[in-house]
Amino acid sequence: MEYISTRGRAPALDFEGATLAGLASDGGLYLPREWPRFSQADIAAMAGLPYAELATRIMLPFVGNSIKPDRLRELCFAAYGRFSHAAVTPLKQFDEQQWLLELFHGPTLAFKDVALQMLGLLFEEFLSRSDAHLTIVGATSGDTGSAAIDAVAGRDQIDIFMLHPKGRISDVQRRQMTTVLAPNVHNIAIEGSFDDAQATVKRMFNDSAMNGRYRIGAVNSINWARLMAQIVYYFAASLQLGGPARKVAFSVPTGNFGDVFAGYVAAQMGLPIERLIVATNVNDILHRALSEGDYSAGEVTPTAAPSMDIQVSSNFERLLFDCGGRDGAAMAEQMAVFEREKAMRLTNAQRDGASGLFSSARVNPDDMNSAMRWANDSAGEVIDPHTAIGLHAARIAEVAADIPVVTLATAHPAKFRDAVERATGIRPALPQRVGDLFAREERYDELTGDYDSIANYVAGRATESS
Ligand SMILES: Cc1ncc(COP(=O)(O)O)c(C=O)c1O
Ligand SMILES: N[C@@H](CCOP(=O)(O)O)C(=O)O
Repeated sequence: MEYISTRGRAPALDFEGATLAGLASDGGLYLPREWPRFSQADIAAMAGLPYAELATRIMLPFVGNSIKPDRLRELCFAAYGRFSHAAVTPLKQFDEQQWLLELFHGPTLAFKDVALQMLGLLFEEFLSRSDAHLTIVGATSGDTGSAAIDAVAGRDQIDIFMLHPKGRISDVQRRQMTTVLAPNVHNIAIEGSFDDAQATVKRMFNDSAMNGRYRIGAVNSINWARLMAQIVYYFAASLQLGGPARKVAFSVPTGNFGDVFAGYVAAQMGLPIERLIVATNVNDILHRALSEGDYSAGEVTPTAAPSMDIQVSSNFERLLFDCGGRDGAAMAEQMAVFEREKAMRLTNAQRDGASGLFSSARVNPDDMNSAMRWANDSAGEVIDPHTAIGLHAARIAEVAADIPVVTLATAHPAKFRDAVERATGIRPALPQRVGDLFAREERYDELTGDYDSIANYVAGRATESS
């Protein structure tokens, strides 16, 4: 399998190369040259497989010759063996139509573990083939950071530098990162928003002084391998609900457009998906883009669903590239306009291409809070604010009554216990695996968002690549 950049100028790479590269050298994002396809019979034959086996089958065509099938299977069983639920991503039912796909049974209690447990093992697998050192530079609005740190803490050939927006993530999220004291883990709180942190990360990939000295790697969903691992749970949910014979709709709380793009890829691979509902909070660039063609980033507004406080959605570029005819030069030009003006219009081809599968909703705080209460009143489920945004969008979407609508439960409610308590009166307890979080020592540094100070910080601590 070959990977190409959305901006058309970076060299094509194999899976190993794309995983280690993270961002393409032309500033674009890697994605497969073509989508692998399963027949309906192939998909039907996957029903009932253990999650790790299903993951192996879905990932195999993407991995190509980079990893042998038996080794990939071992990695999948190791990654998903760390989840606290035997089903890995269990489904719960609310009513005749509404379902919940719980993606938070991994070590750090958010859907990011599904991909990052795998990515940590992939990095180790590839780095063990040489004596190279990887300097991971990541941005987090709360969940990617802890999941990535858990996945790579203590690994010899990796350093991880994780930027989070100071004061804009929950205390549980922060402590899940900053109490990991392994010497290869470096947490940095910066002034500004997640978008500022993400822009710094992307700039570092294209900074020749930095990437000449260090092999910079990505754990954010700009890294294709992240999305590959997230495709699996769309298949898992669909197969449990009668797929592929029956279509399923998914409602996805969305920020950086990684999770929902994985659903789009599942559909390209042959999974019958009725609809992907993109649910945003008041940081609604994606809702405006999908409903009006207006992709313009405003200021980020802090909300009670902080992990979705994002106005520049990296993976949207992958969708625009794929729907817009896969024209790298045109994509590079469109993104140059966006980078200059912080605004662009979708082309008609992009809008038409997206409208077949996607719809969207912007969910306000009152509706988010009512969704938390409805989940508890109707099914005794305590859900987190991000999931509540997805659930509200699922309930107002016009989907035929015989189609199940699955909301992706992206985080455990205990990660956002203040917001959950405000909405429902219930304060979710921290699960046992992170129970002593508030007794642990914290370590992190604070920097302004200034690029040079962050680059100097990384340069002062990272190991040069050989
Ligand atoms: C809890 C939670 N829900 C939803 C999202 C949005 O996912 P994505 O950025 O893949 O759209 C995030 C962050 O990415 C998150 O941490
Ligand atoms: N919500 C994320 C931010 C988006 O990051 P990505 O790694 O999915 O690109 C977070 O919680 O950090």
